[in-house]
Amino acid sequence: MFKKLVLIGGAAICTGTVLWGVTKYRKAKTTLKGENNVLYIKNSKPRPVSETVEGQFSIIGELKNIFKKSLIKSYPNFNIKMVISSPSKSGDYQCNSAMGLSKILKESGTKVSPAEVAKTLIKNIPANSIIEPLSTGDHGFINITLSQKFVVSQIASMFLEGVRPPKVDKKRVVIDFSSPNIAKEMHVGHLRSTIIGDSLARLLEYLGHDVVRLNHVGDWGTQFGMLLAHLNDKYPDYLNNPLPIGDLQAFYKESKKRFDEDAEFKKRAYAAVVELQAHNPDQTKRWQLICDTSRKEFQKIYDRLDIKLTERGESFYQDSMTKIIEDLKQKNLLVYEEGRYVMFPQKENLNPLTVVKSHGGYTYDTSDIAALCHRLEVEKADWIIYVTDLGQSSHFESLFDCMERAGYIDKNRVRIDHVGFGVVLGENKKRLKTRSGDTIRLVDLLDEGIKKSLDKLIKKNRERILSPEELEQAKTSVAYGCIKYADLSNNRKGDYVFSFDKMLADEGNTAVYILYQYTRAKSIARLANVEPNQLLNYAKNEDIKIEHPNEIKLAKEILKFHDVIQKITEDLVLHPLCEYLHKIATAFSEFYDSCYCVEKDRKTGEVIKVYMHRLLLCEVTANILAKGFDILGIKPVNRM
Ligand SMILES: NC(=[NH2+])NCCC[C@H](N)C(=O)O
Repeated sequence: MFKKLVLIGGAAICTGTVLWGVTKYRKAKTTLKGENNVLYIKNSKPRPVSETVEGQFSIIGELKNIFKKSLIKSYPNFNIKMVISSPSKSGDYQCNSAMGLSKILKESGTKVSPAEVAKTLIKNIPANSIIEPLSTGDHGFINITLSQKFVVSQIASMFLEGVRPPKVDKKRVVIDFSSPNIAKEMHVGHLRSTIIGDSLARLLEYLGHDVVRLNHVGDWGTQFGMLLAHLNDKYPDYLNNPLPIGDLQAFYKESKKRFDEDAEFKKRAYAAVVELQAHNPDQTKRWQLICDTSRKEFQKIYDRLDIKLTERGESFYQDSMTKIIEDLKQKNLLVYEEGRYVMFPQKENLNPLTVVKSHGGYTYDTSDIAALCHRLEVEKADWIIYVTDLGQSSHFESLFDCMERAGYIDKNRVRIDHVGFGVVLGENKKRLKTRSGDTIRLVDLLDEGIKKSLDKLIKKNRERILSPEELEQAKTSVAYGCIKYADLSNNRKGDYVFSFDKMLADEGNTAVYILYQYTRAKSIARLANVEPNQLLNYAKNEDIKIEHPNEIKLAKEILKFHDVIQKITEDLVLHPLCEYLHKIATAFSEFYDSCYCVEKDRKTGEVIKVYMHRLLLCEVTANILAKGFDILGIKPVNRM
């Protein structure tokens, strides 16, 4: 007799409405909660050590090593780079080096076809537990399939030890990001810098680097003259009334208007800057007040997006500038031109830096020279990263070139990157602005995100299923998650179109889709009522078999994690990580819809079978997605 079964693939046991359009599986009213699972633990035999491969690592890197060994044995005189790619149509990876090698051999007088070369390489592959026996494809391409045992051992390791970062040489990294300007509104360009910079910092922290996150705020310069003069006129009593400026943006505009139209005011503005630079106590206090007002506004954004930053603005470096300029003068590197001191880079096509202005003031360039010196000498950085819009690329090229010319940067010891990004466009493909043409205030943008996210949840009737706290958490997770993800999933070098509708879509490469798959993966072990210990014992001791095509596909996708991490660290881009997470979520969804994790009797609710290896895959999927979210600065929720 056949028992009537309820097949449970996780959300299949959710009692509520299906959230984000995933409706293919069957729903059941019963859950496994409170039932005792007795089926799982077979008599345990530890997996033989010889079958496991130690640690977690970049698969492509390891395959390169394996093929390199074969190359040395096959053609000891030809030391070329081995090229491994993924994905390929046949097999999981492919070695593409035979063709190039055949060419090189031909040039040196030995005629061997790519297919012959491939055969020789295959013959000399060292014994290993990572790949299945190899076959050649067209043109000497070698198709590589990972061995079952290896896949299983990696999945087990990711479950037992967590998702380990690849091993790297630890570096001290200074990352300069966000960096808005005092008294001006923090705009969408700064939002991009904040989101990308924070995510890169998280990535480097995950890898174990010693990361210093610096906010190089624009808190100095001639624009302060007009602000100080205006503050003095408008709020003579500013000391007794510590926060007179309500709207700093408007205050800035008023000052600017007076500065442009009133010659007498302009004079006083210049005088105020000179006084500030000479550390006049009154001007310093006014300056402090203006900075504090801005700082509070910035902090609201950072708190909402969970961004940690150390403020070290342009003003911090003012006192060290004179010494640096002296040094540059002594080294004969400054040219006096039209009343200014400039420094020319070595490369001809680059603009010179303005180091001292005609009335003796310092510039953005001067602050950056001093900041770079500080980061090298005092912070002892071996890697410095600047995250700004691509419009500043030539500024940074000149800066890095000049600093090398002055002998301040040793390129063999220090890595320096300008991480540039494109413009944020509105749905009309023009720069994102408000309807009236003003720059969008970030607080308003975040508020709108929150509202749209809540609308979406309510449209899906989630307020009926989630507790008020859960709804609140889901709302913020979705809103900020989707804003960050939309930015990070686009290649940063391009412009990107900001569209709440697109970022809140249920399907496709969106935070919403991936967050939802995460909740499904998380819920399954919880709802199947399997104790963490049982799964732990299983992963440690049992002979795990991953056999269903959708299990294999998911597992192999998971194994690409370290390759992705390596690539994004080299290129300092985040969209490949987003693409990877999207692929995992999709592979998981396919697996989840076709592979039931738990079978139970519909009538009695009795558990008939639990597929432990599938629970394990769910757990590792959740771990991988969580790790990815963590790097992207997105906070997942358990229910949404
Ligand atoms: N060290 C730097 N220059 N960092 C970037 C500063 C960005 C500048 N405050 C701006 O808003 O454009």
